[in-house]
Amino acid sequence: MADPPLVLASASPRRAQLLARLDLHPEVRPPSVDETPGAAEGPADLVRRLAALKAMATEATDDEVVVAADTEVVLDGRVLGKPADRDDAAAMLRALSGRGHEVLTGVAVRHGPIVHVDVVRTTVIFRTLTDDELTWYLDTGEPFDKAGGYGLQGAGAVLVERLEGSDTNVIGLPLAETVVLLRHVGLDVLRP
Ligand SMILES: Cc1cn([C@H]2C[C@H](O)[C@@H](COP(=O)(O)OP(=O)(O)OP(=O)(O)O)O2)c(=O)[nH]c1=O
Repeated sequence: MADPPLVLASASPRRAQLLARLDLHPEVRPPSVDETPGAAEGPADLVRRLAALKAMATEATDDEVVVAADTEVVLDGRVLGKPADRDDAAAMLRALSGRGHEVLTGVAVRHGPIVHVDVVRTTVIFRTLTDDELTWYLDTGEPFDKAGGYGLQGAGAVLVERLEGSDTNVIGLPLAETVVLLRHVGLDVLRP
């Protein structure tokens, strides 16, 4: 039997690129959802809810399988959003410098009314950044459209001393865990 067609419910090119590593080329169908956190909502609940919401908000036929995700950067329990401007990005990167923070991604896989969700957590430890390094990184322009103000997939890799956990999780889609969720809906993408 042919595999069900895959739909990626995300506008993020990074997520499509990660799936392409497994030779998966889903149709991209970005949903429009309100990503405002609830008043008392913790980061893990937030990414779980938003991933499921994105998967549910994306129209799909009964034979399609939808993948959606939400990634947040968390420092001392607080979610860092996308920096508003250069000063904000500099403040975020200073706060991240020389210590660890967490990146949480919620992943949702939907087949018809059935939704399976997982939350994956990676610890990222930054090097201590000098003022020159900080200015250099701000000048790359990379921080501005990114939660936490950096991108591990780009020049931001140079800011990181080490990672504990999944690197694909930090970039926006934990591949190993996504493969497991796809198996839950009967799609084994690692089959020879
Ligand atoms: C830490 C880190 C964050 N990011 C950022 C970019 C985004 O701001 C954030 C993920 O935001 P999301 O809201 O999860 O995704 P998105 O807005 O890019 O797309 P969609 O909602 O349609 O799925 O992660 C990286 O790209 N690389 C990294 O290493």
